[in-house]
Amino acid sequence: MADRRYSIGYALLPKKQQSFIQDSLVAVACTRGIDLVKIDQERPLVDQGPFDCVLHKLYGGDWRRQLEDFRARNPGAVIVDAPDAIERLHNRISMLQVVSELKIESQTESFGIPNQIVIYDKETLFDEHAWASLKFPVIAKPLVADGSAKSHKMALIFNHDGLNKLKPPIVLQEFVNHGGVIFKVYVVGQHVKCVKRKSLPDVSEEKLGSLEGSLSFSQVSNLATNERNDDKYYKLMHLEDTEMPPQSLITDIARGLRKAMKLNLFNFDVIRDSRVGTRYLIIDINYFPGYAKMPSYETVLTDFFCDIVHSREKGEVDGPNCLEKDDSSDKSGFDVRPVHSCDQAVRKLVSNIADGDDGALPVSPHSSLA
Ligand SMILES: O=P(O)(O)O[C@@H]1[C@@H](OP(=O)(O)O)[C@H](OP(=O)(O)O)[C@H](O)[C@H](OP(=O)(O)O)[C@H]1OP(=O)(O)O
Ligand SMILES: Nc1ncnc2c1ncn2[C@@H]1O[C@H](COP(=O)(O)OP(=O)(O)O)[C@@H](O)[C@H]1O
Ligand SMILES: [Mg+2]
Ligand SMILES: [Mg+2]
Repeated sequence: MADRRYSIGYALLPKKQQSFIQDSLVAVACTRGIDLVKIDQERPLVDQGPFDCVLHKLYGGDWRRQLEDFRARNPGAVIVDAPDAIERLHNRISMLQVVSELKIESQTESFGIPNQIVIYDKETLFDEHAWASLKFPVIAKPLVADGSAKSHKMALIFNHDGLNKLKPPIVLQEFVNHGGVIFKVYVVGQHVKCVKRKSLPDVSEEKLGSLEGSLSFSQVSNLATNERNDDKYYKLMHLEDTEMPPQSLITDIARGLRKAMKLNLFNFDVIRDSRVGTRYLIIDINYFPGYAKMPSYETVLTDFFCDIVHSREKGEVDGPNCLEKDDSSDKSGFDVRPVHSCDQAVRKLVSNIADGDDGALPVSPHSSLA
C-alpha cells in the first residue's frame, strides 16, 4: 500500500460510470494510493471533496459553472480536462480542423481528413454549387456531436435522391473505401493504444451506379456483441489479416492532437484509404471514450492518475490541465484484438455481401443498419 492517499472525484453519466468505474479499476488504483470517489451530481461540487483531481464527462452550462466555482475555490486541484478544450469535440467541423494544424513529417505515409462540407439549411442542401467539391458516396453526419443518440445517427448517401430526408445542420463527408476496418487510437495522457474494429464495407463504383437513395446507420464500430467466429461479416472484414498503421505515425498524430487540443482523455478513428494504401484519414475524435474496451485499461488509467497527482505535488501541473510535463517519454502500444462485432441488422446486410462475395456494399434505399 502507498503511504499518502489521493482522491480523484469523477462525474459521469450513469452508463459511463457503469462501464468505466469497474471494480478492477478501483482495486488497481487503490493499491497505488488512488481513491476514486463518485461526485454527487445532486449537490454542488464545491461542497464536496477535497479532490486532488476531478474527472468528468458531463454536458451543459450548469456543470461548467460548477467546475469554474470549484476551480476558484481549489486552485491546486487538477480538472481533467478543461471544458473549453472539450467543447471543440462537440462539433464535427471544429473537431477535425485541428488535424490540419499538425506538422508531422513522414517519408512514406500521409494523413489528413476526408473532403467535407457543412450544410446549415435545406436550401443549401439542394444547391448543387454547394456540392461541386464532393464526390458520391458521402456520409451525412449530424454537425453536433454531443453524445446523444441523435448525434450518432448517420446516413450513407449514394446520389442526390438520398438528400431528401436529411435534416441540417449536417456535415457531408466523402465516403472513403477502407477495406471495412477502422483503427481506434486511445489516448490517455502520454499513453497511446491503437486497436482494430469493424467498419462499413467498401462501396464499389459499379455498385454505386445501381444504388438509389441512402442507407441509415449508427455506431457501426460499436455495436452489440453475440459474434461467432464463423460470422460472415467477421470473415469478410479480414480484421485479423489487416495490417496495423505504422506505430510512429499513429503516436505522432496522437501526441500532436493531445498538444494542439490540450486534452488528455480522447480517442480518434482512423481509416486507411484503399486507393492510396499509405494515406490515413482521421474521421472522428471522441472525448473520454469507452476505455474499458482498451487492453490493460486499469493499469493505463492508474498510471495516468498517479502521473497527475505526483506531478501536481511537484508543481509541474498548471491549472486545469496537466499538459505542462515533458512529453518525451510517450509510451505507445499496439493491440490487435478485434474488439467489437455487428448486430443483427449489420450481419443481415453484410451476409448479402458475402453471398455476392465482391466485398462491396449492396443496399436498398433507406434500409437501416440501426
Ligand atoms: O460507452 P462506449 O464504451 O461505447 O464508448 C463510446 C465510444 O466508443 P469507443 O470507445 O470509441 O468504441 C464512442 O466512440 P464513437 O463515437 O463510436 O467512435 C463515443 O466516444 C461515445 O461517447 P459519445 O456518445 O460520443 O459521448 C462513447 O460512449 P460513452 O461511454 O461516453 O457514453
Ligand atoms: N469518411 C468516411 N469514410 C468511410 N467510412 C466512414 C467515414 N466516416 C465515418 N465512417 C464510418 O462510419 C462510422 C461512424 O462515423 P463517425 O464519424 O466515427 O461517427 P461516431 O461519432 O458516431 O462514431 C465510422 O466508425 C466508420 O465506420
Ligand atoms: Mg467514431
Ligand atoms: Mg464519435
